[in-house]
Amino acid sequence: MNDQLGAVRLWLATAFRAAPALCLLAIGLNVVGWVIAPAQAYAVKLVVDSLSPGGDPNLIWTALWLVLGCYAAALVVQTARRPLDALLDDRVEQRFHADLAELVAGIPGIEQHERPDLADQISLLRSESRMMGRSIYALLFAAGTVSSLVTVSVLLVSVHPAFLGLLVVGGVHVAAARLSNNLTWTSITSMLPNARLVHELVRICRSPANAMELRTFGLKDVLLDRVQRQVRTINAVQATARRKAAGIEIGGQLIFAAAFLAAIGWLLFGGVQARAGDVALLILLAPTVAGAASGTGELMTFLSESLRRFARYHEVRVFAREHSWSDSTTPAPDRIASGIEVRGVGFCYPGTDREVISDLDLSIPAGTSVALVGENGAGKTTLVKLLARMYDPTRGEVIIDGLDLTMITPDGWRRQLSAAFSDYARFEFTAREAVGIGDLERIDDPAALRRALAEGDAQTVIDGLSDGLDTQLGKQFSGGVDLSGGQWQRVALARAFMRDRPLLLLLDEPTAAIDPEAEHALYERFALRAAAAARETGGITVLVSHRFSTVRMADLIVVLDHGRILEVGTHEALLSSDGHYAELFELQARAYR
Ligand SMILES: Nc1ncnc2c1ncn2[C@@H]1O[C@H](COP(=O)(O)OP(=O)(O)OP(=O)(O)O)[C@@H](O)[C@H]1O
Repeated sequence: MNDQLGAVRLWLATAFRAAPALCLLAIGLNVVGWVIAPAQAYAVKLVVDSLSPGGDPNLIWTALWLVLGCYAAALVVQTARRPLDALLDDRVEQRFHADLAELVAGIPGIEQHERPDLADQISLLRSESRMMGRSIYALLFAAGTVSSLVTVSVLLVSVHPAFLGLLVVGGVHVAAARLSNNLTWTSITSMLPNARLVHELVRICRSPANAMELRTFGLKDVLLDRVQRQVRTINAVQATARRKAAGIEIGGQLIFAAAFLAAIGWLLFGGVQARAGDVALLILLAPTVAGAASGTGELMTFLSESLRRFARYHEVRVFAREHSWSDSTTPAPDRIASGIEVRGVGFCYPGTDREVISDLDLSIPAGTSVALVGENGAGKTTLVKLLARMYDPTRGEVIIDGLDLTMITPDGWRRQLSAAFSDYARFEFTAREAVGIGDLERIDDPAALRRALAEGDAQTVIDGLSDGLDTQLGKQFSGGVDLSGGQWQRVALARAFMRDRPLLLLLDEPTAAIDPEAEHALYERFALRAAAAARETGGITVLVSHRFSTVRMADLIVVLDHGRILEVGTHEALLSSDGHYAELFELQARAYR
């Protein structure tokens, strides 16, 4: 119930925040629009009554003016409504788009990207954003339907109170419409995972990054066949639901039509004392009563659809609120005095119950560089993500100078980090921006850019571009230049070096696409920088690499295996202990000999 109320509040707030004056104007015009038709019918009744034997001839002019007035009002309403509705539609849709983007991007962690249920909700909301805009009509429709129902009821009672029963029979129509709507929605939501799969398969087929492998392995037909099978399943389920829904709705309409015909028959041939104007009024009211009844049915459908959409939106907002880490209010430190402690940390990825990190205890003294080593899937990247607080540990804690990381404001902590990852982002901006966003405050600082480019070994990449730093990167833009994998990686590295003295520098295999000599030179430069940072701020560097020539440069080496620590020590100590590290090192050294 609270959720439903929350959804209604959200709905009203979104519409009114988007365009308050337009909302009120549109509601007013709708109400007038709905009152005009029955008023016109009533005016015609007055005309007929005044012309009938015993009628009041003085009434004819008033009645005719009323007919004309209603006609003119209908014309004004009709002309003004279309552009107004379109404008309002756009405003609410745009507002919703902006709100949703802000909401999803504003969640400090990345759990929302891991949860299929939430991903379904968000992608459905995005695809329905036009309908979210349209939801404002449900409100307008509600105002119009209520005013129409009141007017029609008064007029029906003026002929005979029994005719109010026609509106009650309209209830059957409403119930049928609701039932059919529920059927349709259930079928749509049951097919959401299939729809997401289709979306993903189409994305795989379209993505330029996959183009070569798709062709090499001849995957096109297999993928398209999967898409078609999913589409067939979705269509079959939805067609069945829509057939049933249509049957139910037609049944409701037939019952209503039969009741109305019976009412006219009763008025004409039954024992009711009716004037000619009453007969004319009832006949003229037929479409309005039918419209009001079906309007109520449509309104219920419209309302429940809109409510469902906003309930979904509300759910995403509740998730965002619950994952806003708003309790983390302690400012981030501006230096590390003692170090980082990982205490009894266990971690399962969202939506899974397998611990990929277990009982991890690790002390990283201030000012040190740490290399994480281990086979694929050992948990190195996961530990890096926990240190950057992309997730909170499922068990245990990460302590920064005695302070639990979950207490520190996420934005503050992120400002003290810098990072380069193996699955680095290819920001298709200008080269200057693609590097400079590594430190937004100094994005236009030429000295900072020059230094970052030198340290990330990316100056040669920029020198090869026709417009240097002003070159647009990426094929998506006309005149945009695409880079090789290694060049993109150097840009990502330069970006990571934009921040001058990060307290924590995370380098998760950021040099996989770079040749070993260049990598070695890069790490030597970077070791000098790390040493300076260590002296000034106690900054820590965590690097993940499979190349032992790089790993051996670190002060501390941590060997991970299945999410647990196998060995910790310096390169020399680990070699002399002749354990797993020594074995791996020897294997790689032999391969290079
Ligand atoms: N987003 C995720 N959702 C669920 N499980 C995940 C996710 N990312 C990684 N895992 C699982 O967590 C485990 C550790 O993965 P992680 O990426 O930390 O390993 P890694 O040591 O960095 O491996 P690699 O050397 O291949 O990069 C793996 O078993 C992996 O399947």
